[in-house]
Amino acid sequence: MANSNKNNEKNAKSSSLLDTFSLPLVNEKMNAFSRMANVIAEAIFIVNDEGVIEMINPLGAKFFGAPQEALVGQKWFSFLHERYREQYEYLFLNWNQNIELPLSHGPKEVLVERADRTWLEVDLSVSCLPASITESAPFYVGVMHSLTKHKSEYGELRRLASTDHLTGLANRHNLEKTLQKSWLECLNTDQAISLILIDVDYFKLFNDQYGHVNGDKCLQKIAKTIEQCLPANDCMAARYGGEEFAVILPRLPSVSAEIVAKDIQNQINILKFSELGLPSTFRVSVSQGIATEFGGRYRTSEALICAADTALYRAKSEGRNRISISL
Ligand SMILES: Nc1nc2c(ncn2[C@@H]2O[C@H](COP(=O)(O)OP(=O)(O)OP(=O)(O)O)[C@@H](O)[C@H]2O)c(=O)[nH]1
Repeated sequence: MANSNKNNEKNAKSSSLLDTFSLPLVNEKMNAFSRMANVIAEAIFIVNDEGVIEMINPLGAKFFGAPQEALVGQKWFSFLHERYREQYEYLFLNWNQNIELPLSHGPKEVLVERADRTWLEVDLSVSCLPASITESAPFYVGVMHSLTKHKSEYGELRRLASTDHLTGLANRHNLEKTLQKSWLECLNTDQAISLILIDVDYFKLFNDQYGHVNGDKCLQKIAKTIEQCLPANDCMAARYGGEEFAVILPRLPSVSAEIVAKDIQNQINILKFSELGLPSTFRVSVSQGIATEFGGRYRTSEALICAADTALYRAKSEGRNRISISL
């Protein structure tokens, strides 16, 4: 740090306790800035032209997971993940050669290594403090925002946006997006892709007889059963609409899709609803329509859905609790 004169020593001594972990800064304005940074609810650190931490506020120290006194005097690059370290070192070097320019960088997402060797994702902004404050060699101020909370909230929002609230299965939007992706993957690798549309039989009657709340619980049980029948991780079960479900079966030809549909039919046929107070003999059934793309039969994934829907309609009209395959 630049030479400390008598004034600096006096200032350093008269600083608040929060300042005691900072090296004495160059002048009264810098000390005032440092005192202010100490009480700001943002993670802030000040570094000199060599990248050495001169001052770090309590929240900043918390981000690095070390006491303020342990951080002052260390090079701040050393806390960055190596992916960013070189980039910031280079940037800093450039800045020092152009100190007359009012430089500002970020916010940029970086990974900071904490003292316990865990990583913290932060948004980092680094700016050059104006010469009117520093009055001598350049100083830089870094401001950090933790992204951990934002990321987990964003993840939760994404999950909610793609999930059906009642059943926990993928929603229709998610289904259509996934189908399009699987469709392209299967077509590009000359593999089949099958789609099953599943509709609960006489469900209006169920609601009318046992109530809407029980109807919801019945849909939840059916959804869980369908999910348990999926043959592979890249298959997807979704709620397509009211009492209608869909299953995407990448890489499965029609004959394999029919085996999955039969399994779904059997598992649903043996479901019991005694916990809902329904008679032990009560049973539900579903009708299913299967369509398979292989060798350019359908032009688009929407056409595949239409074909499965037509097959489902046929399964309904032929008596329900049936599986119909697109002709
Ligand atoms: N409880 C409950 N019922 C729903 C939900 N979504 C749709 N339904 C009901 O599902 C029923 C569907 O009725 P319909 O389309 O007439 O079909 P269905 O009675 O199942 O007869 P088929 O499909 O011809 O066998 C309606 O009564 C809707 O209110 C839901 O989220 N919860």
